[in-house]
Amino acid sequence: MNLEEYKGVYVFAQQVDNELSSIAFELLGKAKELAAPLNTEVTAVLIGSGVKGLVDQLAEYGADKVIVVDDPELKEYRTEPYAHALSSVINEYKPEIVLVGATAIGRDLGPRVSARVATGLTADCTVLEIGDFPLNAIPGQEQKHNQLLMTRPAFGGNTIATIACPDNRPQMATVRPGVMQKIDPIAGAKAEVIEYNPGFIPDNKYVEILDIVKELSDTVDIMDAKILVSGGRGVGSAENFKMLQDLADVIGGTVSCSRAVVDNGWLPKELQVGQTGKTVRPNVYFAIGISGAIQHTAGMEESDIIIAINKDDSAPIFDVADYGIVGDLNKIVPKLTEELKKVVK
Ligand SMILES: Cc1cc2nc3c(=O)[nH]c(=O)nc-3n(C[C@H](O)[C@H](O)[C@H](O)COP(=O)(O)OP(=O)(O)OC[C@H]3O[C@@H](n4cnc5c(N)ncnc54)[C@H](O)[C@@H]3O)c2cc1C
Repeated sequence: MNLEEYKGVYVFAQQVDNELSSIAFELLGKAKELAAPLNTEVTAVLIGSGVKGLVDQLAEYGADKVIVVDDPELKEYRTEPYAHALSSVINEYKPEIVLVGATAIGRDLGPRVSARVATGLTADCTVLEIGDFPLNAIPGQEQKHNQLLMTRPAFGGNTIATIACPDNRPQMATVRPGVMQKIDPIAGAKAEVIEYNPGFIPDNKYVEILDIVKELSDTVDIMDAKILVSGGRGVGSAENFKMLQDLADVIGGTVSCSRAVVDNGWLPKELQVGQTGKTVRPNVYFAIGISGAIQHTAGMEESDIIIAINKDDSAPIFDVADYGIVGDLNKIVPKLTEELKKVVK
Protein backbone atom coordinates (compact mmCIF):
# COMPACT_ATOMS: atom_id res chain seq x y z
CA MET A 1 0.00 0.00 0.00
CA ASN A 2 1.48 3.32 -1.08
CA LEU A 3 0.30 5.69 1.66
CA GLU A 4 1.26 8.75 -0.40
CA GLU A 5 -1.57 8.04 -2.84
CA TYR A 6 -4.18 8.67 -0.16
CA LYS A 7 -5.35 12.28 0.13
CA GLY A 8 -8.25 14.20 1.63
CA VAL A 9 -10.60 14.01 4.60
CA TYR A 10 -13.87 12.25 3.72
CA VAL A 11 -17.12 12.27 5.66
CA PHE A 12 -19.97 9.80 5.24
CA ALA A 13 -22.88 12.28 4.97
CA GLN A 14 -25.66 10.24 6.53
CA GLN A 15 -29.19 11.00 5.31
CA VAL A 16 -32.47 9.34 6.22
CA ASP A 17 -35.59 9.91 4.11
CA ASN A 18 -33.56 12.42 2.04
CA GLU A 19 -32.89 14.59 5.09
CA LEU A 20 -29.30 15.00 6.23
CA SER A 21 -28.64 13.85 9.80
CA SER A 22 -27.08 16.35 12.20
CA ILE A 23 -24.02 14.08 12.53
CA ALA A 24 -23.14 14.81 8.86
CA PHE A 25 -22.70 18.52 9.69
CA GLU A 26 -20.85 17.79 12.95
CA LEU A 27 -18.36 15.55 11.12
CA LEU A 28 -17.85 18.16 8.40
CA GLY A 29 -16.94 20.68 11.13
CA LYS A 30 -14.30 18.33 12.50
CA ALA A 31 -13.11 17.35 9.01
CA LYS A 32 -12.42 21.02 8.20
CA GLU A 33 -10.27 21.31 11.31
CA LEU A 34 -8.31 18.14 10.43
CA ALA A 35 -7.87 19.15 6.78
CA ALA A 36 -6.13 22.45 7.65
CA PRO A 37 -2.78 21.06 8.95
CA LEU A 38 -2.83 18.42 6.19
CA ASN A 39 -3.37 21.15 3.61
CA THR A 40 -6.08 19.10 1.97
CA GLU A 41 -9.79 19.20 1.08
CA VAL A 42 -12.96 18.01 2.77
CA THR A 43 -15.17 15.66 0.75
CA ALA A 44 -18.66 14.53 1.73
CA VAL A 45 -19.84 11.16 0.43
CA LEU A 46 -23.59 11.36 -0.11
CA ILE A 47 -25.24 7.99 -0.67
CA GLY A 48 -28.96 7.53 -1.40
CA SER A 49 -31.66 7.77 -4.03
CA GLY A 50 -32.71 11.19 -5.34
CA VAL A 51 -30.35 12.95 -2.91
CA LYS A 52 -28.61 15.44 -5.21
CA GLY A 53 -30.69 18.28 -3.76
CA LEU A 54 -28.76 17.94 -0.48
CA VAL A 55 -25.39 18.90 -1.98
CA ASP A 56 -25.64 22.63 -1.25
CA GLN A 57 -26.33 22.06 2.44
CA LEU A 58 -23.15 20.00 2.68
CA ALA A 59 -21.21 22.80 0.98
CA GLU A 60 -22.60 25.35 3.44
CA TYR A 61 -21.35 23.22 6.34
CA GLY A 62 -17.81 22.87 5.00
CA ALA A 63 -17.61 20.33 2.14
CA ASP A 64 -15.26 21.38 -0.68
CA LYS A 65 -16.36 18.40 -2.78
CA VAL A 66 -19.36 16.09 -2.68
CA ILE A 67 -19.23 12.61 -4.20
CA VAL A 68 -22.83 11.56 -4.90
CA VAL A 69 -23.71 7.89 -5.25
CA ASP A 70 -27.34 7.97 -6.35
CA ASP A 71 -29.16 4.76 -7.17
CA PRO A 72 -32.67 3.37 -6.53
CA GLU A 73 -31.03 0.48 -4.63
CA LEU A 74 -29.89 3.04 -2.03
CA LYS A 75 -33.34 4.46 -1.18
CA GLU A 76 -33.44 2.99 2.32
CA TYR A 77 -30.33 2.08 4.30
CA ARG A 78 -29.36 -1.53 3.76
CA THR A 79 -25.97 -2.86 4.77
CA GLU A 80 -24.91 -4.51 1.51
CA PRO A 81 -25.52 -1.78 -1.10
CA TYR A 82 -24.31 1.01 1.23
CA ALA A 83 -21.14 -0.91 2.14
CA HIS A 84 -20.55 -1.53 -1.57
CA ALA A 85 -21.08 2.18 -2.34
CA LEU A 86 -18.75 3.53 0.36
CA SER A 87 -15.99 0.96 -0.10
CA SER A 88 -16.09 1.54 -3.88
CA VAL A 89 -15.70 5.31 -3.30
CA ILE A 90 -12.71 4.64 -1.04
CA ASN A 91 -11.07 2.27 -3.54
CA GLU A 92 -11.63 4.74 -6.39
CA TYR A 93 -10.68 8.05 -4.72
CA LYS A 94 -8.24 6.89 -1.99
CA PRO A 95 -8.97 9.22 0.94
CA GLU A 96 -6.46 9.64 3.76
CA ILE A 97 -9.15 9.86 6.48
CA VAL A 98 -12.78 8.66 6.55
CA LEU A 99 -15.17 9.76 9.31
CA VAL A 100 -18.50 8.01 9.95
CA GLY A 101 -21.13 8.81 12.59
CA ALA A 102 -21.50 6.29 15.41
CA THR A 103 -25.23 6.14 14.72
CA ALA A 104 -27.21 2.92 14.26
CA ILE A 105 -26.39 3.19 10.53
CA GLY A 106 -22.74 4.20 10.97
CA ARG A 107 -22.02 1.49 13.53
CA ASP A 108 -23.24 -1.07 11.02
CA LEU A 109 -21.56 0.47 7.99
CA GLY A 110 -18.16 1.68 9.30
CA PRO A 111 -16.60 -1.61 10.48
CA ARG A 112 -17.85 -3.52 7.44
CA VAL A 113 -16.34 -0.96 5.06
CA SER A 114 -13.04 -0.84 6.97
CA ALA A 115 -12.76 -4.62 6.69
CA ARG A 116 -13.47 -4.46 2.95
CA VAL A 117 -10.82 -1.87 2.28
CA ALA A 118 -8.42 -3.64 4.67
CA THR A 119 -7.77 -0.87 7.15
CA GLY A 120 -8.41 -0.23 10.85
CA LEU A 121 -11.30 1.65 12.45
CA THR A 122 -11.45 3.29 15.87
CA ALA A 123 -15.02 3.34 17.16
CA ASP A 124 -16.75 5.96 19.33
CA CYS A 125 -14.01 8.60 19.25
CA THR A 126 -14.39 11.66 21.45
CA VAL A 127 -11.28 13.54 20.25
CA LEU A 128 -9.67 13.56 16.79
CA GLU A 129 -6.50 15.48 15.99
CA ILE A 130 -3.50 15.45 13.69
CA GLY A 131 -0.16 14.74 15.33
CA ASP A 132 2.96 12.60 15.59
CA PHE A 133 2.84 8.87 16.31
CA PRO A 134 4.15 7.58 18.59
CA LEU A 135 3.93 10.73 20.66
CA ASN A 136 7.15 10.04 22.55
CA ALA A 137 9.30 7.91 20.26
CA ILE A 138 12.16 6.09 21.94
CA PRO A 139 15.64 6.59 20.40
CA GLY A 140 15.86 4.67 17.12
CA GLN A 141 12.07 4.37 16.79
CA GLU A 142 10.54 5.92 13.67
CA GLN A 143 8.07 8.72 14.43
CA LYS A 144 5.42 9.27 11.76
CA HIS A 145 4.06 12.76 11.27
CA ASN A 146 0.60 14.01 10.36
CA GLN A 147 -1.21 10.95 11.67
CA LEU A 148 -4.86 10.91 12.72
CA LEU A 149 -4.79 10.50 16.51
CA MET A 150 -8.10 8.98 17.58
CA THR A 151 -9.00 9.19 21.25
CA ARG A 152 -11.76 7.18 22.90
CA PRO A 153 -12.71 5.88 26.35
CA ALA A 154 -11.47 2.33 26.95
CA PHE A 155 -11.91 -0.35 29.61
CA GLY A 156 -15.43 0.72 30.53
CA GLY A 157 -14.50 4.39 30.52
CA ASN A 158 -11.83 3.94 33.19
CA THR A 159 -9.06 5.05 30.89
CA ILE A 160 -8.67 7.10 27.74
CA ALA A 161 -6.81 5.53 24.80
CA THR A 162 -5.30 7.34 21.82
CA ILE A 163 -5.11 5.09 18.79
CA ALA A 164 -3.40 5.62 15.42
CA CYS A 165 -3.41 3.69 12.16
CA PRO A 166 0.09 4.47 10.83
CA ASP A 167 0.54 1.64 8.31
CA ASN A 168 -2.77 1.54 6.47
CA ARG A 169 -5.03 3.94 4.67
CA PRO A 170 -7.59 5.34 5.03
CA GLN A 171 -7.53 6.06 8.75
CA MET A 172 -11.15 5.44 9.78
CA ALA A 173 -13.07 6.58 12.86
CA THR A 174 -16.64 6.65 14.05
CA VAL A 175 -17.76 9.57 16.21
CA ARG A 176 -20.83 9.74 18.42
CA PRO A 177 -23.51 12.30 17.61
CA GLY A 178 -23.27 15.48 19.68
CA VAL A 179 -19.50 15.30 20.30
CA MET A 180 -18.13 17.46 17.46
CA GLN A 181 -19.14 21.04 16.66
CA LYS A 182 -20.76 22.11 13.39
CA ILE A 183 -19.39 25.26 11.79
CA ASP A 184 -21.71 28.23 11.29
CA PRO A 185 -23.13 27.57 7.81
CA ILE A 186 -21.67 29.70 5.01
CA ALA A 187 -24.72 30.82 3.04
CA GLY A 188 -24.37 30.31 -0.71
CA ALA A 189 -21.20 28.16 -0.47
CA LYS A 190 -20.81 25.73 -3.38
CA ALA A 191 -18.99 22.42 -3.62
CA GLU A 192 -17.56 20.57 -6.60
CA VAL A 193 -19.94 17.68 -7.32
CA ILE A 194 -18.73 14.31 -8.57
CA GLU A 195 -21.33 11.72 -9.54
CA TYR A 196 -20.10 8.18 -9.12
CA ASN A 197 -21.96 4.91 -9.44
CA PRO A 198 -20.09 1.64 -8.95
CA GLY A 199 -23.13 -0.37 -10.20
CA PHE A 200 -25.46 -2.37 -8.02
CA ILE A 201 -26.41 -5.98 -8.68
CA PRO A 202 -29.17 -7.08 -6.30
CA ASP A 203 -28.43 -10.62 -5.29
CA ASN A 204 -29.53 -12.86 -2.47
CA LYS A 205 -27.41 -10.88 0.00
CA TYR A 206 -29.62 -7.78 -0.39
CA VAL A 207 -32.19 -7.59 2.38
CA GLU A 208 -35.73 -6.99 1.14
CA ILE A 209 -37.51 -4.35 3.22
CA LEU A 210 -41.17 -5.31 3.52
CA ASP A 211 -42.38 -2.49 5.76
CA ILE A 212 -40.99 0.41 7.77
CA VAL A 213 -42.78 1.22 11.03
CA LYS A 214 -41.79 4.60 12.46
CA GLU A 215 -41.73 5.06 16.20
CA LEU A 216 -43.62 8.17 17.25
CA SER A 217 -42.42 9.90 20.35
CA ASP A 218 -43.97 12.83 22.19
CA THR A 219 -40.77 13.53 24.14
CA VAL A 220 -38.12 15.99 22.94
CA ASP A 221 -34.86 14.37 21.92
CA ILE A 222 -32.54 15.18 24.83
CA MET A 223 -29.77 15.94 22.33
CA ASP A 224 -31.79 18.89 21.01
CA ALA A 225 -32.85 20.29 24.42
CA LYS A 226 -31.44 23.65 25.54
CA ILE A 227 -32.12 22.93 29.23
CA LEU A 228 -31.86 19.45 30.74
CA VAL A 229 -33.10 18.56 34.22
CA SER A 230 -31.27 15.31 34.80
CA GLY A 231 -31.91 12.99 37.72
CA GLY A 232 -29.93 10.13 39.19
CA ARG A 233 -30.39 7.32 41.68
CA GLY A 234 -30.59 9.94 44.43
CA VAL A 235 -34.06 10.95 43.17
CA GLY A 236 -35.20 7.72 44.82
CA SER A 237 -38.14 6.52 42.72
CA ALA A 238 -39.96 6.86 39.40
CA GLU A 239 -42.72 8.84 41.17
CA ASN A 240 -40.22 11.35 42.56
CA PHE A 241 -39.22 12.31 38.99
CA LYS A 242 -42.50 14.29 38.96
CA MET A 243 -40.59 16.83 41.07
CA LEU A 244 -37.94 17.15 38.32
CA GLN A 245 -40.65 17.38 35.65
CA ASP A 246 -42.26 20.29 37.58
CA LEU A 247 -38.93 22.13 37.59
CA ALA A 248 -38.43 21.38 33.87
CA ASP A 249 -41.94 22.67 33.06
CA VAL A 250 -41.24 26.02 34.72
CA ILE A 251 -37.99 26.66 32.84
CA GLY A 252 -38.87 25.03 29.50
CA GLY A 253 -36.51 22.13 30.12
CA THR A 254 -36.54 18.41 29.37
CA VAL A 255 -36.00 15.61 31.88
CA SER A 256 -33.08 13.25 31.34
CA CYS A 257 -31.27 10.80 33.63
CA SER A 258 -28.27 8.69 34.56
CA ARG A 259 -27.94 5.01 33.75
CA ALA A 260 -28.85 3.97 37.30
CA VAL A 261 -32.31 5.43 36.67
CA VAL A 262 -32.73 3.43 33.45
CA ASP A 263 -31.41 0.27 35.12
CA ASN A 264 -34.02 0.74 37.88
CA GLY A 265 -36.75 1.01 35.23
CA TRP A 266 -37.72 4.54 36.33
CA LEU A 267 -37.21 6.20 32.92
CA PRO A 268 -36.66 4.87 29.37
CA LYS A 269 -33.20 4.41 27.87
CA GLU A 270 -33.75 7.20 25.29
CA LEU A 271 -33.41 9.69 28.17
CA GLN A 272 -30.04 8.34 29.40
CA VAL A 273 -27.02 10.65 29.28
CA GLY A 274 -23.50 9.24 29.17
CA GLN A 275 -21.09 6.88 27.55
CA THR A 276 -23.72 4.24 26.77
CA GLY A 277 -26.50 6.82 26.51
CA LYS A 278 -26.53 10.10 24.60
CA THR A 279 -23.96 12.89 24.46
CA VAL A 280 -25.62 16.22 25.24
CA ARG A 281 -24.42 19.81 25.12
CA PRO A 282 -27.30 21.97 26.44
CA ASN A 283 -27.04 25.57 27.62
CA VAL A 284 -27.95 24.45 31.15
CA TYR A 285 -27.61 20.97 32.68
CA PHE A 286 -29.06 20.26 36.13
CA ALA A 287 -27.47 17.15 37.69
CA ILE A 288 -29.78 16.21 40.56
CA GLY A 289 -28.89 13.23 42.75
CA ILE A 290 -26.21 12.16 40.26
CA SER A 291 -22.80 11.20 41.67
CA GLY A 292 -20.83 12.17 38.54
CA ALA A 293 -19.27 8.85 37.49
CA ILE A 294 -16.89 9.25 34.52
CA GLN A 295 -19.30 7.31 32.28
CA HIS A 296 -21.96 9.93 33.04
CA THR A 297 -19.81 13.06 32.80
CA ALA A 298 -18.41 11.83 29.45
CA GLY A 299 -21.85 12.57 28.02
CA MET A 300 -22.53 16.00 29.55
CA GLU A 301 -19.35 17.80 30.57
CA GLU A 302 -19.43 20.00 27.44
CA SER A 303 -22.70 21.61 28.63
CA ASP A 304 -22.41 25.42 28.89
CA ILE A 305 -23.54 25.64 32.54
CA ILE A 306 -23.72 22.69 34.92
CA ILE A 307 -25.69 22.99 38.17
CA ALA A 308 -25.31 20.07 40.59
CA ILE A 309 -27.53 19.26 43.57
CA ASN A 310 -26.18 16.53 45.83
CA LYS A 311 -26.21 15.80 49.54
CA ASP A 312 -22.59 14.56 49.43
CA ASP A 313 -20.20 17.52 49.17
CA SER A 314 -17.42 15.21 47.92
CA ALA A 315 -19.47 13.82 45.01
CA PRO A 316 -17.35 14.00 41.81
CA ILE A 317 -20.16 15.83 39.99
CA PHE A 318 -19.01 18.98 41.82
CA ASP A 319 -15.66 18.73 39.95
CA VAL A 320 -17.39 19.46 36.63
CA ALA A 321 -20.17 21.71 37.98
CA ASP A 322 -20.20 25.51 37.57
CA TYR A 323 -22.65 25.86 40.47
CA GLY A 324 -23.18 23.38 43.29
CA ILE A 325 -25.86 23.08 45.97
CA VAL A 326 -25.12 20.65 48.80
CA GLY A 327 -28.24 19.31 50.47
CA ASP A 328 -31.31 17.11 50.22
CA LEU A 329 -32.81 17.34 46.73
CA ASN A 330 -36.29 16.66 48.15
CA LYS A 331 -36.10 20.01 49.92
CA ILE A 332 -34.06 21.99 47.38
CA VAL A 333 -35.82 21.12 44.10
CA PRO A 334 -39.38 22.17 45.16
CA LYS A 335 -37.99 25.43 46.64
CA LEU A 336 -36.03 26.13 43.46
CA THR A 337 -39.14 25.45 41.36
CA GLU A 338 -41.22 27.85 43.48
CA GLU A 339 -38.59 30.60 43.29
CA LEU A 340 -38.14 30.18 39.52
CA LYS A 341 -41.93 30.37 39.02
CA LYS A 342 -41.75 33.90 40.41
CA VAL A 343 -39.14 35.05 37.90
CA VAL A 344 -39.90 33.00 34.77
CA LYS A 345 -42.88 34.41 32.91
C1 LIG B 1 -19.35 0.42 30.63
C2 LIG B 1 -20.19 1.35 31.47
C3 LIG B 1 -20.97 2.29 30.84
C4 LIG B 1 -21.75 3.17 31.60
N1 LIG B 1 -22.51 4.11 30.95
C5 LIG B 1 -23.19 5.02 31.66
C6 LIG B 1 -23.94 6.08 31.04
O1 LIG B 1 -24.04 6.15 29.82
N2 LIG B 1 -24.57 6.97 31.82
C7 LIG B 1 -24.53 6.91 33.20
O2 LIG B 1 -25.14 7.78 33.85
N3 LIG B 1 -23.84 5.92 33.82
C8 LIG B 1 -23.20 4.97 33.08
N4 LIG B 1 -22.54 3.97 33.73
C9 LIG B 1 -22.76 3.80 35.18
C10 LIG B 1 -21.91 4.74 36.01
O3 LIG B 1 -20.66 4.13 36.28
C11 LIG B 1 -22.60 5.02 37.36
O4 LIG B 1 -22.86 3.78 38.00
C12 LIG B 1 -23.92 5.76 37.22
O5 LIG B 1 -23.72 6.93 36.45
C13 LIG B 1 -24.42 6.15 38.63
O6 LIG B 1 -25.64 6.79 38.51
P1 LIG B 1 -26.09 7.85 39.59
O7 LIG B 1 -25.09 8.94 39.67
O8 LIG B 1 -27.49 8.20 39.27
O9 LIG B 1 -26.13 6.97 40.94
P2 LIG B 1 -25.16 6.96 42.18
O10 LIG B 1 -23.75 6.81 41.77
O11 LIG B 1 -25.72 5.94 43.10
O12 LIG B 1 -25.30 8.41 42.81
C14 LIG B 1 -26.43 8.87 43.44
C15 LIG B 1 -26.08 10.23 44.01
O13 LIG B 1 -27.24 10.80 44.58
C16 LIG B 1 -26.87 11.47 45.78
N5 LIG B 1 -28.07 11.51 46.63
C17 LIG B 1 -28.74 10.47 47.19
N6 LIG B 1 -29.82 10.91 47.85
C18 LIG B 1 -29.83 12.27 47.74
C19 LIG B 1 -30.69 13.27 48.21
N7 LIG B 1 -31.79 12.99 48.93
N8 LIG B 1 -30.41 14.55 47.92
C20 LIG B 1 -29.31 14.89 47.18
N9 LIG B 1 -28.46 13.94 46.69
C21 LIG B 1 -28.72 12.64 46.95
C22 LIG B 1 -25.76 10.64 46.37
O14 LIG B 1 -24.94 11.44 47.24
C23 LIG B 1 -25.02 10.19 45.11
O15 LIG B 1 -23.96 11.08 44.78
C24 LIG B 1 -21.77 3.08 33.00
C25 LIG B 1 -20.96 2.11 33.64
C26 LIG B 1 -20.19 1.25 32.88
C27 LIG B 1 -19.35 0.24 33.57
